[in-house]
Amino acid sequence: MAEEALMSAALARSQSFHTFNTPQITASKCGNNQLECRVCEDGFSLGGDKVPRLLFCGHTLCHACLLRLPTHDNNIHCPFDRQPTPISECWCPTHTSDSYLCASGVWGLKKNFALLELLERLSLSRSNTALLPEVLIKQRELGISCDEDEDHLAVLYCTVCASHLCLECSERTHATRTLHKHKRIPLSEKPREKPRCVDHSFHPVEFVCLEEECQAAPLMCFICKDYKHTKHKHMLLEQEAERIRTTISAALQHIKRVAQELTDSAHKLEGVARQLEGGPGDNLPSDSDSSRGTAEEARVRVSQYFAQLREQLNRQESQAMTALDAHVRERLCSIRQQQEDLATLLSQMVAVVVDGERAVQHDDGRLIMAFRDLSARMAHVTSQEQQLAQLLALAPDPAIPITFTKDNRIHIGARIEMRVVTLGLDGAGKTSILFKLKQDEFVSTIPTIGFNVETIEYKNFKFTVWDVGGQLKLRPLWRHYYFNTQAVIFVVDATDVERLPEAQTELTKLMTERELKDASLLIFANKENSEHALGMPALTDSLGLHKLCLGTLMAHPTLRRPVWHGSPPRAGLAGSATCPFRSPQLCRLIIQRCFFLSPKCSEVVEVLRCVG
Ligand SMILES: Nc1nc2c(ncn2[C@@H]2O[C@H](COP(=O)(O)OP(=O)(O)OP(=O)(O)O)[C@@H](O)[C@H]2O)c(=O)[nH]1
Ligand SMILES: [Mg+2]
Repeated sequence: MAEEALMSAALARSQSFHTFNTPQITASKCGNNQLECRVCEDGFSLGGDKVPRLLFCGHTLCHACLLRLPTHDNNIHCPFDRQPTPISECWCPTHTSDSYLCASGVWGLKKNFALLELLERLSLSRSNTALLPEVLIKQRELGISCDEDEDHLAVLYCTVCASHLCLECSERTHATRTLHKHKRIPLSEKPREKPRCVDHSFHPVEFVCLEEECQAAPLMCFICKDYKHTKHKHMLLEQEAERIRTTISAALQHIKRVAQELTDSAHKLEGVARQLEGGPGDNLPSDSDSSRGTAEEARVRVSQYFAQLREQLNRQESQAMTALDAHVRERLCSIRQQQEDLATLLSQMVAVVVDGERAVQHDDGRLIMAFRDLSARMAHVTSQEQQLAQLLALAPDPAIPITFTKDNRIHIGARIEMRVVTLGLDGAGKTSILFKLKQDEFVSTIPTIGFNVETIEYKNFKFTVWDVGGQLKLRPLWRHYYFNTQAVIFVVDATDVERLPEAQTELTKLMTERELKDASLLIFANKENSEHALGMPALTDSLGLHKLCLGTLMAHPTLRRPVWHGSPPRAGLAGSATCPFRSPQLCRLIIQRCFFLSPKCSEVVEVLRCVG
C-alpha cells in the first residue's frame, strides 16, 4: 500500500511536469525560492534526510523518500520510471515488515552535487539579503570575539573557513577573487557543527542508536551503524536531536507556565497577607476601612461577641443571684419562724412546768381548782410538741442543690433523672414526638424497627426517652422496656378512628403491667392539627378512659384544656385499685396516672417542662 501511494504520488506529479529529472523550483511558505523533492514536495537540504540523491536511472529524490521506497531483490525501483537501482539491505526503525526493509545502500547512493551547488547558491543569495546592517548589529549581542582580532565582536560566520568574523575583518580577509565567493552568514545562523565519530574521526556522526545497551555511547557514523551497531534501532541525528529539542521545549513551556502560575499565586498570597495585616490591599479602595486589616476586624468582632456574652452572662448571673437570694431569704424566714415557734413553745413549757410544780405544793382544794387550767395548758403544749416533732423530723439541711439549664437559668433543687417510654400503635407519631421534644422540629421519619433513645434535659430533670416501634410484630417486645420506667407516653393517632379500639386494647394491657404499676402515664392525642382529628370528649369516650383511669381524668394545668374530674368507679381494672395520682410525692415529680389530652405536639414539651 505504501509503495502504491508513493508511486501514485510520483506519477501524479509526473503528469504535471514534463521533465522527471528536474527538481521542482517553487516559492516556499516563507517566500524564498527553493528546490523541492517531487515525491514529498519538501525542500531539499544540504545535509540530513532531505539531501538529494541520484538513482541509477538519473532521477533525484530526497534521502527520506528513498528510505521509504520498498526493496525487491535488493533493488529499489524509481517511482517515476520503475528502473531498478541495486542496494544492500539493513534494518530501519521506520519500516516494520521485512518487505519494507530499507537499504543502507541509500546512504551509498551518490548525492546530486549539481543540485547541491545550486542549493548553496540559492542559499547564498538569500543570506546576502540577511546581511543588512541592523541584522548584523544584533549579532554583537551574542558576544563572540572575532577570530582575526579579539578586540572586535564577531557578527559573521564564514561557512567555508569556519571562522567568526567582524564586518571589517570579513572584508579584509576575503578580499581576493576566490575568497570573496565564501559564504558568510549572520553569526546567529551559524549551522550547528556535526560531531565527529569517536571511532572514525573522518566521518561525522549521522545516526543515534536507540538500543538500551548503547545509551552510554549512542552516536554513530554510517560505518559504526553498519558494523558496530548492526541491526540496532536507530534514528537520524537531526531527527533525534529535534525530537529531544521538542520534548525539552514542551517541558520548559510547561515549567514556565507553572512558574507563572506560582508567581501569580505568590502575588495573591502577598495581597492577602497585606489585607490580613492591615494597610491598603490590592482589591480594596484606599479610603476604605481596610487600613485596619481583616485580622484586626475579626478581633474586634470577637471582642464584641464576648462583650455581649459577658453582658448577657452578667444579666443571667444577677437573675440567678436574685433567685438564689430569694430562696435563701425564704429558707431563713422559715427557719426564723421555726425558731420563734420553738422559743414560744419552750417558754410555754417552762411556764407549765413552774406552775405545775407550784400546784403540786398547794393544798388539795387549791390543787383541784388549779388543775382545770393547768391540764388545758399541758394539752396545748403536748399538741404543739407533736407538731414540732413532725417539723424536726424533716431534718433541716443547709445544702442548696443547684443546677443550670442550657440557657443558664438556675434551678434550685435536687437533680432528678427519669426514664420515659413512648408507646403506641405504628404510625401514631412516637418518633416525630421524640424529635420534636429533642430538637424542637418535625423531622420526616420512617417506621421504627427496634427503638430510638434520646435524653432531654429541663431544669433539674433529665429524661431518658425511649421510642419503641409500634408495629404489631414488635409490640411483644415493649415489655423489655418497662423495667425501671417512671413514665409512659402512650401516643394515639387522633385521626385514625378505625384503629382506636386497637389502641384501647394495647392501653388496657399496659395498665395491667406489674412493672408499670408505679409509672406515670401520659396519653397523647396526636395529629390534632388535622381537621379529621377527634376532639377530646369523643376520644375519651372511644378509648374508654373514664373506666380505665378510675375517674381520675384531668388535664395538666399548663395545657389549659378542659379538665374532667370524675369520682373513681371502684369496679374496674385489676392493679388500679389504688390510684397513684393521689400520692403528692409522685405527683410533684411527673405526670401522674392521669390523662392529658393535648392537641399539639409542642405541648408535650410544656408538659414535661412543667413537671416538678
Ligand atoms: N398531621 C400530622 N402528622 C403527623 C404528626 N406527627 C406525626 N405525623 C406523621 O405520622 C407519620 C408517622 O409518624 P412516626 O413518628 O414515624 O410514627 P411512629 O409512631 O414512630 O411509627 P412506628 O415507628 O412505626 O411505630 C409520619 O408521616 C409523620 O409525619 C402530627 O402531629 N400531625
Ligand atoms: Mg417510630
